[in-house]
Amino acid sequence: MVAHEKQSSLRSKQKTDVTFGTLPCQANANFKSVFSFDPVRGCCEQTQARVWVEGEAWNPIPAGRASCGWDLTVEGGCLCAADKDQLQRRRLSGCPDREGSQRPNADIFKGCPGSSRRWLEPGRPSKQADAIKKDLNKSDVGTQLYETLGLEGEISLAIRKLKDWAAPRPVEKNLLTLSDTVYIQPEPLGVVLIIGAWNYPWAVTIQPLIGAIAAGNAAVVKPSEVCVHTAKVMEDLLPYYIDKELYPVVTGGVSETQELLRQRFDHIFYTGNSMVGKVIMEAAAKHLTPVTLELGGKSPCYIDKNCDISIACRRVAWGKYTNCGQTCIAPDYVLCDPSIQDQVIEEVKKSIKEFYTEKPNTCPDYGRIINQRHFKRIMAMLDDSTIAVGGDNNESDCYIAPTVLKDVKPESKVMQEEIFGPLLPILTISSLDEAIKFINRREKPLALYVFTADDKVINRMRDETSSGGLLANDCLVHYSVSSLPFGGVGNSGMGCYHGKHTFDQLSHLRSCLIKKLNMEGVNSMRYPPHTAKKLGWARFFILKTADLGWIGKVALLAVLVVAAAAVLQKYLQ
Ligand SMILES: NC(=O)c1ccc[n+]([C@@H]2O[C@H](COP(=O)([O-])OP(=O)(O)OC[C@H]3O[C@@H](n4cnc5c(N)ncnc54)[C@H](O)[C@@H]3O)[C@@H](O)[C@H]2O)c1
Ligand SMILES: CCCCCCCCCC=O
Repeated sequence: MVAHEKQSSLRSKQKTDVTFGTLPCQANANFKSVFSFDPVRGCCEQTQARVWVEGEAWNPIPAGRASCGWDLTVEGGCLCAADKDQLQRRRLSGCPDREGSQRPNADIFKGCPGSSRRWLEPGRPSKQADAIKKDLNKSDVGTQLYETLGLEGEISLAIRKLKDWAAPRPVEKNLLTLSDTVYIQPEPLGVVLIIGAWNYPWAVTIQPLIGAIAAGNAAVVKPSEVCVHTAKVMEDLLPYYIDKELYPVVTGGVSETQELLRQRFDHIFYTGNSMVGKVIMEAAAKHLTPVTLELGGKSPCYIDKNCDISIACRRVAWGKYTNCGQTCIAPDYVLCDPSIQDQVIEEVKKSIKEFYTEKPNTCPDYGRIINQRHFKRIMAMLDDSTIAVGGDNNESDCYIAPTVLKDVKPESKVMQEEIFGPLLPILTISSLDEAIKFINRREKPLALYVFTADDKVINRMRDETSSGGLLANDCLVHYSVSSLPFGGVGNSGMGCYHGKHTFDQLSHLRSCLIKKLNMEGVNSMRYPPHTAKKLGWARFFILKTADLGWIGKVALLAVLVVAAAAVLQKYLQ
């Protein structure tokens, strides 16, 4: 089936099907059931019911009764909800339906990975954690800290806030529209294509999906093929948590992605490098499809002389070597005064030892380069630089030690592209002015880091440069703040997401003005024949905004009533 047929079948499916997702049955088992809602009979037919025990395949549950210790009971394939209201709420859930203009309510998230703490727990190896260990040598706890904790937060935020986000948003009016109802009504876009990258494969693929679901869209999920094991697990598991008709997973590489891109979507949400970002935008342009491009680039890190160098370097080392430097917002390079370069090297070295021991190659918290192509790409960057710390490597294991490079020149290989690996070049500059110039001569980065005890330095960096995000005295953590829009500017991307920003990004913010058919007299100023006098009135009524507060509104109403009475009196005489 070609994608546009799939999309229209997705849309018609949206009207009736509800997936209730995973329910806890017993200590080590998950229950999942898919129900189709029959609007005529007002009842749910069970179309699939399966039990998944850790480490085993999903099995259809036997016919008969299964009690799940949840708020639902399955009896002979029929859903019996104890609470009729709840059933009604669920009737309204899971319907990203244009025609019915209903949004999913928060129940839809019950099935999302990450909504259940049971999804990944410390000490309980799961398929997701196993796969990511094979792909990037991420530890179980590391996977939760950097990938799934954020997803849990986003899901619970969406559950708490969805009603507010989806509600009409009243806006300021001008005098001409004072008696009208004027508001923004967010509405679903339709079908969103989500193309993920490999470095945080769950975070960057599922996080946009959460917002897509919240905003009432269907979505086609295309995980990165580079993360071989994780892509397979995502393809296998996602359909057991959420409706595979509404949120299908499509796997494959460049040719499959290009085939998808030939189809028409209502939005494309791409995470990956800037070169491919241009390919995505070109394909989207053919259908005038809006895009969000979450790209990367070289994120600079300025360390001021006036700061606690030891703390700064610990935070920089964490930001750089987490996931072996394969983080979109990793500090790419350090700019500092020549007088502190040696101290920076020593302090970063100390932190490397503190985090990853003397032998990072045996440390469970130190990752691996994703594949040999990237290993070779990163190693080639070392050719013309001086190694101050690290440099050990092992191609067969895709291991590159946490490495620091000193006295790096702007022309050196490591400064020509985003490193996306565990190399930290230090470039010396003589002043804050020079650092700002250095940053401004290059593409606008995804993140900009400044370490200093002086607020004036922070303010100058903020006011005299541009980047997707600015972080003072820390690295990466802005990613975890759902209320901050996460995204790039210029070459580092367009659009943004996280929390409500994802909801808005994947909604159409529809302008609504609802007028009554009375008070026609007020409109004469805009109807022909046009006169200078009418224009004068129009200027007043259109340009004056009516942010009057309650007292102002009452006073204005009184004035209008008096004016209307005066006009009436004149006509009646
Ligand atoms: N801004 C962010 O949130 C963010 C997050 C993660 C990664 N990144 C950036 O992503 C980059 C690393 O990811 P990557 O690009 O190596 O990931 P990648 O190789 O996994 O590619 C990303 C996606 O693009 C698809 N793709 C690749 N080539 C394509 C082509 N020619 N046509 C169509 N589709 C194609 C892949 O199938 C994949 O799904 C870095 O630059 C990093 O900074 C950004
Ligand atoms: C606690 C801080 C979490 C940081 C996670 C960073 C994820 C970056 C995704 C892009 O590569």
